[in-house]
Amino acid sequence: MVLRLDSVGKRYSEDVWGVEDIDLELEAGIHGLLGPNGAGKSTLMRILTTVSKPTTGTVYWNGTDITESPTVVRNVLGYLPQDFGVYPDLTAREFLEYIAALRGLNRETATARIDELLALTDLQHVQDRALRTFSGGMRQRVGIAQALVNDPELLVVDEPTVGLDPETRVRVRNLLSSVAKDRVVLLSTHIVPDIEATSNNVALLADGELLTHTDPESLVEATAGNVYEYLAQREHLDEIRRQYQVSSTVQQANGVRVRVVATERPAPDAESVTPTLEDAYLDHIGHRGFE
Ligand SMILES: Nc1ncnc2c1ncn2[C@@H]1O[C@H](COP(=O)(O)OP(=O)(O)OP(=O)(O)O)[C@@H](O)[C@H]1O
Repeated sequence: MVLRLDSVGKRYSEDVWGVEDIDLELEAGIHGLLGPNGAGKSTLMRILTTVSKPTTGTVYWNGTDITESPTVVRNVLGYLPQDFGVYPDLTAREFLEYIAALRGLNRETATARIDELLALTDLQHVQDRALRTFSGGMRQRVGIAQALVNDPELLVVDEPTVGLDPETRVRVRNLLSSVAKDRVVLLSTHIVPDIEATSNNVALLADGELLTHTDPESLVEATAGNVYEYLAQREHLDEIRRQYQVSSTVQQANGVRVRVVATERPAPDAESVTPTLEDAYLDHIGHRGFE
């Protein structure tokens, strides 16, 4: 199974392109789609889920053009949108039954599949409770369950951990990792640790352009030697932010310990440190945001 984008672009108006000239090939596994606000992630996801058509280029699912034959991808697609709305008065099971009916599953298959998904998402004990009583994390697990009802080969998940507490975030990430086998999963996010924890590959988008599509290790390697930590005075922080990509700051009694991405040693006592994916992301994208 392979999703291939060939010179895909989306033009919204005369000089506004949501994405431009994207070439990308996604095989089974989790692909993190990472980029700052306005990078083009939603635009790309709308095209891949056949909600919108590209202005230029073609998207192929296993070699078939999805603009010409959208059902080819719709039949194998699971989608968890960012603003995933539930029917508050339905119970979790009723909601999944409703989605299964929309997806054309017969009753017997639907019941078995829903039992399986309620177990997978650890929602069995609350399956008969109205969704309006669910916490954000529980609702997000219902969202993942509904996206998996048709056992999709292509799963598109938009910002699945936004607004969740750290423990629930880990749970949702683990759940995504556990369902990624034998599917193409596209995980859109601007939360770098989500990608770190789950993704085999990362596609970096900025200003509608694809900067790179590679494995996280290679991305981190490319930033090696460009990350430093040192103790700075609080009053110098604004200046440091203007000059470098600041990846973190830790307040200390005698100043602020800053971590920066820089091509040269930013201060005589700055210590070169091993980059993380967050540093690599800033290195690739950060300065573009300040242009
Ligand atoms: N319907 C639209 N009409 C006009 N311009 C649009 C439309 N949708 C998106 N854009 C523009 O296209 C660009 C990409 O937007 P998009 O929503 O795809 O980015 P994003 O990466 O999903 O951002 P975010 O993380 O904020 O959701 C932005 O410049 C945005 O203003």
